[in-house]
Amino acid sequence: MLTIGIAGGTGSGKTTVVNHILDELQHDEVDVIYQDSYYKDTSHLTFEERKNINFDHPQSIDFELLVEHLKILKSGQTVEQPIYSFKTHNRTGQTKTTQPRKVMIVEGILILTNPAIREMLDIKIYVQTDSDERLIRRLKRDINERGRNLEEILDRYQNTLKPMHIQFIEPTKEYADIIIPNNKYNNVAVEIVQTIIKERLI
Ligand SMILES: Nc1ncnc2c1ncn2[C@@H]1O[C@H](COP(=O)(O)OP(=O)(O)O)[C@@H](O)[C@H]1O
Ligand SMILES: Nc1ccn([C@@H]2O[C@H](COP(=O)(O)O)[C@@H](O)[C@H]2O)c(=O)n1
Repeated sequence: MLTIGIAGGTGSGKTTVVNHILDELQHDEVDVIYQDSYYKDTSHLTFEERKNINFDHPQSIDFELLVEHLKILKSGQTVEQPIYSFKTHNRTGQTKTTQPRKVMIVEGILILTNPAIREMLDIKIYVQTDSDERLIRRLKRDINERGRNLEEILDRYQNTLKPMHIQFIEPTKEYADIIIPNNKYNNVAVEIVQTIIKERLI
């Protein structure tokens, strides 16, 4: 199994890059493990308490389960990837059956902060986008798709997202094998990544 990590700040375009890679491969050749699926289970908290969680800190992620699932996939077995709801800020209780594939993509803002995950990745990619561009994208996406309002997004940006990005996410760029500049759609970089993947699969 070729394991590819795709990190970068929120709104940098990670999911978009992942989707371009998926487009080029056969459906049964590739699957994705989303870091967002591994936010810790917070069913014991009220909705108000969950809203106040710092979702940009590594401690918000159940890395133990994520690492265990990657090990299981690498050993050729299937896992049940949790499904997360950004509306309730919690796992839904449902899972997505994820089978081992020739290519497994691990995507998320904090994946390169974890040494055990870095160790398991064959190719580490960091998607690099300026913070003003990321904030604009995040505003549009969170209002349209994640049920957030302007004040909520800006509060989170100033109080947790920006400081956590500087402290934890941006420094992981140094671990990347490939950095994709993504202020604009970068088809050339994505094609290079697709070519590397195809070569490794031969
Ligand atoms: N290069 C780009 N230029 C303009 N918009 C982009 C670009 N890449 C992604 N987007 C848009 O920005 C938003 C966030 O992108 P997404 O891929 O979800 O980022 P991430 O997964 O890193 O948070 C989406 O609405 C997406 O369509
Ligand atoms: N309940 C939650 C959980 C996470 N977030 C934010 O999602 C961002 C990570 O996802 P991307 O797709 O943008 O990489 C992260 O910055 C968290 O702040 C949230 O808003 N609500």
